[in-house]
Amino acid sequence: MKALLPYLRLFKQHFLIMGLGFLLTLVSLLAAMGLLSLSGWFISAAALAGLTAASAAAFNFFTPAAGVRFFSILRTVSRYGERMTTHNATFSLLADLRVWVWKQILPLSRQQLKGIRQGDLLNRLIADIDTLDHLYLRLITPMAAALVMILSLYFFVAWFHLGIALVLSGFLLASWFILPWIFYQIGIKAGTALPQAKQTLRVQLIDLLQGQAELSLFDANRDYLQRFYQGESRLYANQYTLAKVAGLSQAMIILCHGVAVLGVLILAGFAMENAVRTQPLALSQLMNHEPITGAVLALLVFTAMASIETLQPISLAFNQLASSIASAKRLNSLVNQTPDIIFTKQELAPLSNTAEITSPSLSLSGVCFGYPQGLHLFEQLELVIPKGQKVALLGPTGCGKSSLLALISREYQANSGEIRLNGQNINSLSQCQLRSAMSIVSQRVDIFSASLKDNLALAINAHTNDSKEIESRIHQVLQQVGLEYLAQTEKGLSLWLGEGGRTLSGGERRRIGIARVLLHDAELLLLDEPTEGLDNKTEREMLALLFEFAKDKSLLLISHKLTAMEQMDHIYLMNNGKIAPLAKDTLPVTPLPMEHSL
Ligand SMILES: Nc1ncnc2c1ncn2[C@@H]1O[C@H](COP(=O)(O)OP(=O)(O)OP(=O)(O)O)[C@@H](O)[C@H]1O
Repeated sequence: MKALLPYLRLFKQHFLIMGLGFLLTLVSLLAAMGLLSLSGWFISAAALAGLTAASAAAFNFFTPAAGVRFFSILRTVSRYGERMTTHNATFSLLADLRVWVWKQILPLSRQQLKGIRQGDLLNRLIADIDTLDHLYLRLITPMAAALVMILSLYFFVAWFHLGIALVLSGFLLASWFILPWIFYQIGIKAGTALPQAKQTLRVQLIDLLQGQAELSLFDANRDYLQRFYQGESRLYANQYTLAKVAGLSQAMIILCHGVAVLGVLILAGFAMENAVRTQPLALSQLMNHEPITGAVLALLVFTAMASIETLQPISLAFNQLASSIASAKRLNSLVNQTPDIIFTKQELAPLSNTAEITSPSLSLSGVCFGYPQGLHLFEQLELVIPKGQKVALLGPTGCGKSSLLALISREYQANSGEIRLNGQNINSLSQCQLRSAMSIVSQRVDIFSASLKDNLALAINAHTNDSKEIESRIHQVLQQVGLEYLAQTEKGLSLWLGEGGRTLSGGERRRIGIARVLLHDAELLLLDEPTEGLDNKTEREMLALLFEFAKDKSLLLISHKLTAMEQMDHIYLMNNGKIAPLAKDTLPVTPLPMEHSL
């Protein structure tokens, strides 16, 4: 239950609407019970009054008839209001919960989210949070409303007959306490397993869809489908068990309630007999308060029958509690993490002009780093990129070149040492300051399931909201990277790039990455194999474009090829966790590939 506390705390913000929903639930229960009880009494009293002409003439038909009409209208209106209010409160709660969970996840580093598959994350944000809607709508409100109604019922029935009031409300109260606990215990196993089964199935489905091409090529579809069907069966089995528990719960509630009604009928019968005989029976002597008449007997029995309205919702209250707790635990394991990379919120004042000018663009000193449970990658790493200079970092595959970029952009945190940007420690920069100081082409260019314009506009850091200006800048850059034909379809910049940029070739994706760098006005360019996978001609054009763009900027080019080394001011070699300078003339000269080398 403790796992639910962080979510229950969020309920405070919606206290008013939740309270209103609760009140309307009470009113609608009251109206339903009032309607049945009064109708029962009215029919019986009218029948008894009709026995003689004098009593029929004296009987007031109008007031109870008006009461019946009042309760039936009240029931309809309050039920409508209750549904509107409680569901509105639930949707507001869900929206808050989702935003809150999202806010807790956002500052987590890649390392902290590493073990979580995309499908799993999606599942936690959707299915697990949805499961928590149950808390207010099906657990707290019906249980609290039922308790208030049972107590009110006691006072109402006790007004006529204390013994019947004690038996009826005692029985209902015992059902309120004991039955939900029993239902919870019966459903706990399937309820706990359900969120996990949903998550497994979702992850399997996403894997199956995303890897469809590969699975078909290697004829591995059958195995994956088999696993998917097994996951599906597990999910159905849990849902089936919970449905059986729900059915059983309803049956037990009806049975217990039936026993309560029978008890009321018997007690009321004794009380009537007592009234007729004047010699009270032992049982009624014990319980009796006032002898009751025929119409009141009908009233009490119908009230007891109507009390099922209070019990019915609690049959399902605890049915899904185990799923809610399991979902809350899964969410907690994510949101309870403390972000391991924390950006300062305060914008650091720029250094004085001279300090700013003399400081190198980027400097690393004594940097040590290793991935958790991985190899120790860097030992006392030193690197300086003076202002406006072009530096190449070469090294064999897997030596840690991309990891170095991840440290500079604070995707990961160095274990020790210092990284400075324009003389300022990157740990003291706000996220905004750090991001606007550098432009990165990473090895894997992520394309969003969005339009061409959206995929490029995200890189623009110039403060303009002028859509025309943004579009004209994008057209210009598309022209520069040779992708203008993408914007020449009838969709123009609204061209949809599809999930992961599936409509684009590998080379086009890379050029989108380069276009983003051109749109992002930053002094330091960090390029991680920016032309990998491009043909020689395009590689030559793209590098020329990037060098032209970086004319007055600092640039770090990461590569395992010797292309364009003659344009570099400094060349370094990374190997075995160290960086060492390389003299240009010791390298085999490989000029920028020429067109004819295609
Ligand atoms: N998130 C991670 N967690 C654990 N180990 C990682 C992670 N990312 C990379 N590694 C490991 O760190 C080492 C360096 O990887 P990195 O990608 O930095 O190399 P690289 O020099 O850029 O290689 P390449 O030239 O092939 O891109 C590799 O052994 C890799 O397996």
